[in-house]
Amino acid sequence: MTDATLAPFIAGLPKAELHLHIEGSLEPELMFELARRNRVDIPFDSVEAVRAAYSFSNLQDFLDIYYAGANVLLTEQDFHDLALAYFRRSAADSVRHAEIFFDPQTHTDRGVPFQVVADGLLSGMAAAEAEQGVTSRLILCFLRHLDEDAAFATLKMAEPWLDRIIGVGLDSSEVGHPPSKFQRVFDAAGSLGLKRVAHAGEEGPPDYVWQALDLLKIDRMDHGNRSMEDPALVARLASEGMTLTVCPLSNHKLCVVDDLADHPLPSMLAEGLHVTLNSDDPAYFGGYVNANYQALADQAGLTRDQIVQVAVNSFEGSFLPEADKAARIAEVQAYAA
Ligand SMILES: Nc1ncnc2[nH]cnc12
Ligand SMILES: [Zn+2]
Repeated sequence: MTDATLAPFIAGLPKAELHLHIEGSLEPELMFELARRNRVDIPFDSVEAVRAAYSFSNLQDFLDIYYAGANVLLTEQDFHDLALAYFRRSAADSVRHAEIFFDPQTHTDRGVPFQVVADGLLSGMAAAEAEQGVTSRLILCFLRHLDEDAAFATLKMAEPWLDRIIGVGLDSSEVGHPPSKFQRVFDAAGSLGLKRVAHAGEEGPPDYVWQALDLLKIDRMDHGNRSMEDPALVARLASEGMTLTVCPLSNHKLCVVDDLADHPLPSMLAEGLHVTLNSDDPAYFGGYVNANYQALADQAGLTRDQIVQVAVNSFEGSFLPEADKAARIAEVQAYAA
């Protein structure tokens, strides 16, 4: 039985969120508002109909709906509103810092300039810091179902903003699009001083996780679930102290795990992996970051000490300067004492 005191404890626990696609925080209510504001047709009659459509059997099922939803985002104000809405919601979950992904190609490929996307998000992030005190960083993700040239073109487009972008990531359809396809663009990003992260081992095999480490030279791993199939890989991740951004509600909704009671996070912790908990695409998967902590407390028996460890890991694995990390970890420890 779950300890009933864990819910309020999780609610107030200071934490960072390190795996959040800003386009995946587009709630149906805002989708409708933006569709009306921008006169964009959406194939739904009501907010309830949108939510009812959110039933997925795999990653691709979800991605098809997620890219369609992003069609309502057209102006700088839209991206500002999207970001601010996410930070207000996550501040209510005691998120103190977030490193958020955006998918520029989803927008530039439909004619929305990179500048509109980046400036809109950055202004929403600045407004959220002023209003909620939540700090944030932006991570530019390349869509892996597109080719290497398109990724290079996106990196080029981003050049004027690189002082406000902390790193690059790799997302979208994993199987059939191995990390090796993006080795050169990740090398270029590294030479520009950008951090590197990649989705790996969500649906793809352990070999993709090895490639993300050895070819993309990642600083942090997104998901990484299937690493658990390969003991040598687990040992490597543990010895390097690699942070994994794990997303249980996403894993359940996308059928990466059948039952949250069998989620690998407790075993990952037991193996000494530096795991964090995150919401991925909260508007589509039914919960923000605290719902992910709570789901594993309720269904996988995550203990109070494990919850504190995960929150510490979230700051430790962030791209904040070391002094800021230490200050925020001290906040977690003071809260838990
Ligand atoms: N969970 C996920 N995996 C891959 N690409 C994504 N884009 C948004 N969410 C994603
Ligand atoms: Zn993701």
